[in-house]
Amino acid sequence: MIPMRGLWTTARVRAAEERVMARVPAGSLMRRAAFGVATAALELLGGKRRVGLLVGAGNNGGDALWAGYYLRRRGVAVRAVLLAPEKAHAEGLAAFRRVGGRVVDRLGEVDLVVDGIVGLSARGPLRPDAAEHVAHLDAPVLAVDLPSGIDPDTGAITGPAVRAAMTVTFGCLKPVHALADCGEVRLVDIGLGPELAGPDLAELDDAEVGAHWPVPGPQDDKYTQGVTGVAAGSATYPGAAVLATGAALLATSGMVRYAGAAADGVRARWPEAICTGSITDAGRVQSWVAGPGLGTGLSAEAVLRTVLEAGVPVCLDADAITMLANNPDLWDARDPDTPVVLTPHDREYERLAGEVGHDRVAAARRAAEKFRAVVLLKGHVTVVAGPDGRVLVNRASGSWAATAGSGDVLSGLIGALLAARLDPVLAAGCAARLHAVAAERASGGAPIPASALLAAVPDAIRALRSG
Ligand SMILES: NC(=O)C1=CN([C@@H]2O[C@H](COP(=O)(O)OP(=O)(O)OC[C@H]3O[C@@H](n4cnc5c(N)ncnc54)[C@H](O)[C@@H]3O)[C@@H](O)[C@H]2O)[C@@H](O)CC1
Ligand SMILES: Nc1ncnc2c1ncn2[C@@H]1O[C@H](COP(=O)(O)OP(=O)(O)O)[C@@H](O)[C@H]1O
Ligand SMILES: [K+]
Repeated sequence: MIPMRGLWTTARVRAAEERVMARVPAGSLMRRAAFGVATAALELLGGKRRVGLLVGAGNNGGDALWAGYYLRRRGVAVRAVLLAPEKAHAEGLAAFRRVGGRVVDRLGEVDLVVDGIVGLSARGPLRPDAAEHVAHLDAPVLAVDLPSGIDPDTGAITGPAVRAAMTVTFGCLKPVHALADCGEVRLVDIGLGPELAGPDLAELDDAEVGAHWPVPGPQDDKYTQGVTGVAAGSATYPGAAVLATGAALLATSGMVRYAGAAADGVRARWPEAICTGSITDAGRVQSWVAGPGLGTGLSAEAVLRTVLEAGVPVCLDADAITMLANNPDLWDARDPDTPVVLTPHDREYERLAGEVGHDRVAAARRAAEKFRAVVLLKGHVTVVAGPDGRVLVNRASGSWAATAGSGDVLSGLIGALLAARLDPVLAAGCAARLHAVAAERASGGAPIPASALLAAVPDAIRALRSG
């Protein structure tokens, strides 16, 4: 079993909330939620005393008004803008007014804004009236449940949206909390736990990745840990071979075989790799990585067929994906039981399976089902979908990995984890997390080439294993 941080879609959350609400006094969930918001607000205020509420038409606004009520009782000056006065949560508004909360047309100068514009019912970006109030905010924003304007289930931002310093959410995390920037995310328990079955998606945290990372035991030798095969690079693109092979070498101990036209370059940089010019005499491996810099000609197609026929787990990237998109018959070479991990970026995905669209999780799921493969859709948020419906997501803390060649490193990492016999969904998820951590550690705030990201792999493994 993979322990991880689960995320539940809005439909599942609502169903669970209904079951809890049926057995607790009316309004008690909202007050618990609001109390959590007020507690976080006091912390963010750090002694300052002016809070502004943006209150929408539904229960998210109700949470904000009740939070305003609790803040007033702690002596905080609270004013509220009602975006839809006639629909504002009646009890919340009455309670807020009772303790001296003021309703105003504009927030004016405040120390903290509580965003109660819209929560789980959000559809699309902020509407113009709400966007107008959000556009000129100077104070930090505490979002109730989620930053308004971001889609709760997809994390898509398609227009004006709130940018939150912190988000306080209730009962469980929702996809938006992993797929989009919500600031620091805090979870308030409202008793949903027993009503929630397994999550729709999950995030691996650093300690989990560290715990899954393969470590040699006393009985291991270079073969027992799994041999990674790399079929990448060409006379034109030898660098891709050097990066992918290096990543496989640094990811696990054991052994890496390289087969292809960049053998001399790989040998020169990585003397420990076993290099050969042709895949036909590469020797036995427990996984293949194929595609980076490989080219898309007839000899590259032959390489792709060979790895698909090999009967070991395969990670296919870059040119391998393009070849499969151009010539789907190449899939016939695959033994139906062979696990395949595809690692497209958005343009490669389009070639393979059409538009990615705003729902990246759905896109990864579609392709995973279509190809019966694990699909790792790259980007700032990386989505890993398995053919069995499991989904892992990883949001990078920065974007320094957006540099040429960093994908080659990722494919080498995945190949090594596959050779070590990690479950392919987990292999892709752990590799994506480690890759993002390596990028941040290598960068330290400055641009880095992919070779620096690669060099930071051991440091990142150490950090995750000690986390
Ligand atoms: N159901 C429950 O048990 C609980 C719900 N809680 C709160 O209730 C929220 C859900 O409340 P509701 O279902 O009433 O709906 P919301 O408060 O999320 O949405 C209210 C209204 O906002 C408007 N809206 C939708 N999209 C918009 C956009 N893009 N820009 C501006 N306005 C938009 C719509 O008119 C919508 O009906 C949760 O997010 C949470 O904050 C909490 O009180 C905890 C308990
Ligand atoms: N904006 C971003 N923020 C964080 N990581 C990113 C971003 N854009 C791309 N990445 C990561 O960088 C890598 C780029 O891979 P890819 O596009 O295949 O590059 P290349 O083909 O040049 O190696 C992927 O791991 C991807 O997830
Ligand atoms: K909100």
